[in-house]
Amino acid sequence: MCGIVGIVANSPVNQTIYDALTVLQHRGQDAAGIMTIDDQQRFRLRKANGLVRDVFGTLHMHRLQGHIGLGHVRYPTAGSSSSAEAQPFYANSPFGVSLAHNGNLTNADELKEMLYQTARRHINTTSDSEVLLNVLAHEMCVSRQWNLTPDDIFSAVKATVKQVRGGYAAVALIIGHGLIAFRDPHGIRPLVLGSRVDESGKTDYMVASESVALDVCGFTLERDIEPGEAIYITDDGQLFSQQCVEKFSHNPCIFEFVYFARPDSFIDKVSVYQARVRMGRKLGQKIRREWEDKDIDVIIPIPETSCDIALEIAAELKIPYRQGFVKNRYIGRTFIMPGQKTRKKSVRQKLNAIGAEFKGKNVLLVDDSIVRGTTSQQIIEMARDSGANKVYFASAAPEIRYPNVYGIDMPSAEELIAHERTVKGICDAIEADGLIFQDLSDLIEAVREGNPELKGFETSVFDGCYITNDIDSGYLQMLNDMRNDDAKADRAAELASNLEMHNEGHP
Ligand SMILES: O=P(O)(O)OC[C@H]1O[C@H](OP(=O)(O)OP(=O)(O)O)[C@H](O)[C@@H]1O
Ligand SMILES: NC(=O)CC[C@H](N)C(=O)O
Ligand SMILES: [Mg+2]
Repeated sequence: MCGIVGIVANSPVNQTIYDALTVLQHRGQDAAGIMTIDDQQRFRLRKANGLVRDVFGTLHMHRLQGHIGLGHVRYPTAGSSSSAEAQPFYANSPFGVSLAHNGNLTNADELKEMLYQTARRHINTTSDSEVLLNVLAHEMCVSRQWNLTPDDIFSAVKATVKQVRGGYAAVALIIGHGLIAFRDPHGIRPLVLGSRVDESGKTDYMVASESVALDVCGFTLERDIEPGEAIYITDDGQLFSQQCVEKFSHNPCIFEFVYFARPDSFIDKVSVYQARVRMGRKLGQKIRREWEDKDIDVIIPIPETSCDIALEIAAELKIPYRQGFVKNRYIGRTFIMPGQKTRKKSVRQKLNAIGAEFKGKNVLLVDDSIVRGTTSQQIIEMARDSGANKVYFASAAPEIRYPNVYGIDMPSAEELIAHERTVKGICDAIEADGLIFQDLSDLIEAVREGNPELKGFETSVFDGCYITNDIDSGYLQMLNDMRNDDAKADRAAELASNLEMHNEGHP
């Protein structure tokens, strides 16, 4: 789940993009990049593997000149984690185009072949985002006009959306023109538009994956980009928008609300924080209905994402809430780290128990979700080592049994702890004394209550129904073979060594 940002302003954008990426860091910890267009109409780029604070030094920031730019934080869902696949990507025609993408294309291989056969375009990496950039660039090249009008831009997006399948929110820059942003026809991945008026009364625009980026950078949230909609902001600040598909529906990824997004963001008018509070309330009610016999002394969240949920469960059940685990604030999110070995080690480095909260007690541990079971297994063991009497476990999301194909790196069903297991089987696997999951209908209601206009959600990891209706067992098998943990580890060394096209320069 990457984070993207794009700005058209009346003053330099480097620092604002940096600040926006810093608050989107929770969406991608592997790589970061910024591209700007300077006053001489040249691209300026810095991208590399690492966290935002490590990738951009003072020298890079000085070089990233210009009043228009975009940025990206990466969590790979396609290709490799090589720095050559860090974003934004660049294509030189028409005029010079750069693109950053959140999501995952499910027909990237076919598109790559099509680009080669019909457009003579070369894709140098295994990234689906480089494919998306080239499809868009190719479609812009078919315009007969020298300069691209807003209509030319929208026609290119329309043609792109027709060919591209999967989940995507993207932002692109075109030299001499401006910034484009667009969202897939199901609105799976989030994208918001904001504005701010500078001291001279001129309007700056920002698009970003989450509204928190707007807040922190002094922009006001205008609205969500609609599913299938594109906006085009010229480099002198005129904004155009157009719906680019005839058939669209609104099915935001429900996992954004469960885990990915920051609680202080709004996605499709729903407060992520309030959605999590409602998840806690509904799960608390289920626990009261189904677990009358369990004598719970204390409710303990597994920091950080589940804290708001656990607090509400405690309020619902009138049982004390205690922060029984201390989180090391210098360790990032473990679920989005590459490789099971790293993830496992990081849980222990990140969380440590406060013995007094466990000794002799029946504890209910609460997490937002159980994916591979990496966190829950270790945390239950830590609770027992700290002297807990009984260790119960509650998950605010239902059982995750199916792979994700739209931008969350869950490619392999076999790696999911709930795959082909009953609740009892999962409970045994994580060695809990009791395990309870939120019902999918309750999760959906918890989010929908924030915006009753939302009729559906992308819920495939829970029910195996893929909203784009084009995912078959062959594709899932290919995804599994390409991207399971062992396959990724095998390919990592090879890809890292031969794809370094861009020059990172001095650190
Ligand atoms: O079953 P698993 O495979 O372990 O995945 C689920 C866990 O991973 C996430 O936490 P993470 O540490 O990524 O981030 P957080 O600090 O925001 O909770 C999520 O909140 C769960 O705790
Ligand atoms: N998590 C994402 O949005 C990933 C974007 C893109 N598929 C990549 O791997 O770089
Ligand atoms: Mg967590």
